[in-house]
Amino acid sequence: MDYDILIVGSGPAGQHAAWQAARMGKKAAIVERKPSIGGAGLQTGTIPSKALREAAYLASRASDHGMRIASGALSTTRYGLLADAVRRKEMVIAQQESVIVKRLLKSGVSVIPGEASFFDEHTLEIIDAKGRSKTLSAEVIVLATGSRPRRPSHIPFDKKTVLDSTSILNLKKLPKSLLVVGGGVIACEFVSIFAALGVEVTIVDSHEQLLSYLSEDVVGVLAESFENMGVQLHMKERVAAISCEEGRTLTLLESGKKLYSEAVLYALGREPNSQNLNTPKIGIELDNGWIAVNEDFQTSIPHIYAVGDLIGRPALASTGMEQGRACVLHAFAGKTHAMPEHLPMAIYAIPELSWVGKTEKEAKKEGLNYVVGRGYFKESARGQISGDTIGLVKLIVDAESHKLIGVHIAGEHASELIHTGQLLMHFGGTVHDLAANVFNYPTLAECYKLAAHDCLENLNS
Ligand SMILES: Cc1cc2nc3c(=O)[nH]c(=O)nc-3n(C[C@H](O)[C@H](O)[C@H](O)COP(=O)(O)OP(=O)(O)OC[C@H]3O[C@@H](n4cnc5c(N)ncnc54)[C@H](O)[C@@H]3O)c2cc1C
Ligand SMILES: NC(=O)c1ccc[n+]([C@@H]2O[C@H](COP(=O)([O-])OP(=O)(O)OC[C@H]3O[C@@H](n4cnc5c(N)ncnc54)[C@H](O)[C@@H]3O)[C@@H](O)[C@H]2O)c1
Repeated sequence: MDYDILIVGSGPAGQHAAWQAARMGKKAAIVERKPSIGGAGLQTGTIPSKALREAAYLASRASDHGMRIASGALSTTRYGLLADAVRRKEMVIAQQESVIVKRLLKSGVSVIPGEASFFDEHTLEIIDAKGRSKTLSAEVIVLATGSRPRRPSHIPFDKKTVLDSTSILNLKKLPKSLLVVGGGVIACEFVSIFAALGVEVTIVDSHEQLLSYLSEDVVGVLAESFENMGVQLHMKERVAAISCEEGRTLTLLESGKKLYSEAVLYALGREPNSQNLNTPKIGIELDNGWIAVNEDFQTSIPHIYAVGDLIGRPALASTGMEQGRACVLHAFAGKTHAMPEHLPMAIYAIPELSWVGKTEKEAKKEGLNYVVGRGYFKESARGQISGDTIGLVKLIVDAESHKLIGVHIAGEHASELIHTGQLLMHFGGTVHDLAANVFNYPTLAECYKLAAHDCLENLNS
């Protein structure tokens, strides 16, 4: 065999599989078809969207505070704003790519350019950009080829006016108006970015409300923020057709409504990158195109593993990384490594939304006896200082054991703040632990204490 382990795809899941293998002293290589490493995690998804979001957020905060933006921080013109945001995004990608490459090289992982497909159960055929082919074999193969935006054939994507979540990252000019098809995570993050940059944004979604699986309080804060930014909503509507005419787009809804905008973002789900792997040749089982795996991430062929977006939900960089690590531990040490029970989730909208554990709706449905407590950013000194006064921390606590069963946060730094609740839940902590904790002052984390006291009052009432 040429390698102990071959990993297909250099996104978050593939990288972490490779590092774990290197840490275990295995001869490992990653095969990547794109000229740059990092996958959707670094090049077209997580990091670029978060870098744009940060720039858009800073711009929106500066105007909220009624202050001029510090010279050199961000431009004040519409076109300057996008250029600055894109420049920052490119800088962040380049820096992070160099960190990843260095880490891989230091740990002795080879990166092999080319597109991989199965030759046999232990061998991959790799075709590089010049069409040259070679085969490489390994004891263990990990598939981490990720996903791509769903692009139905009747939508006239052109990378300029009708966009997906990849092409929108390369816009050179800020459109005056943007219509976003879909109300999922990707949609809500881009709505926030473009609305904060001063674009007139309209959402068309078939559901009754946005992100209905989130806690009502958290969605309420997002709705308020969207309203403040002038976002228009067309809920319970479906798109019949999109066309381009006279320099603008026309989105025709099934209800007959016609909506015009300078650009359209189509954000209705993603599809697995499984079609080029030649899986039928060796008979790996698929589930609607996604690779089917067991709890140890083994495919129907036990020494071939699949991780990350390729296996479907939750389809996050965060979970893909841990799946990559876990599958290698299983392959070389026989360890079954259960994923943490309480996975944190975050939506980097403006404001950020983050949660762990159950919502009230879920607790109710399960017939649990629970109480709720809320700590509002506007009641914390740090919330006032930062001007972020619409945020909140909401705790859901088991009324008998007083253990935390859910934490829901809306507001700046929600994605960071959530880990306090997540760890407490992991270690079986109670609301009393939060009430008795000393938090730095002034901080937003203090809202945990406010929420804990609110819970205790509700427990005693
Ligand atoms: C706009 C957007 C924002 C997101 N934001 C977040 C976020 O904030 N937090 C979060 O946790 N997640 C986020 N995600 C999800 C996250 O990006 C993905 O879950 C993650 O990138 C998946 O990692 P992966 O390693 O499975 O695949 P990918 O990152 O997609 O990488 C797969 C790699 O495999 C390569 N490849 C594919 N086929 C082959 C082949 N046959 N041969 C060789 N190479 C191949 C591809 O070129 C690619 O480089 C976001 C996604 C999008 C689109
Ligand atoms: N902050 C984050 O963690 C973050 C940010 C962006 C994306 N992501 C991840 O990327 C993945 C993709 O994001 P997303 O926004 O596309 O997912 P999503 O599930 O949030 O939203 C997809 C929307 O498209 C609709 N949809 C999906 N397939 C459809 C179909 N065939 N026809 C019609 N409607 C369809 C769904 O009903 C849903 O409303 C998700 O797994 C998400 O978790 C994560």
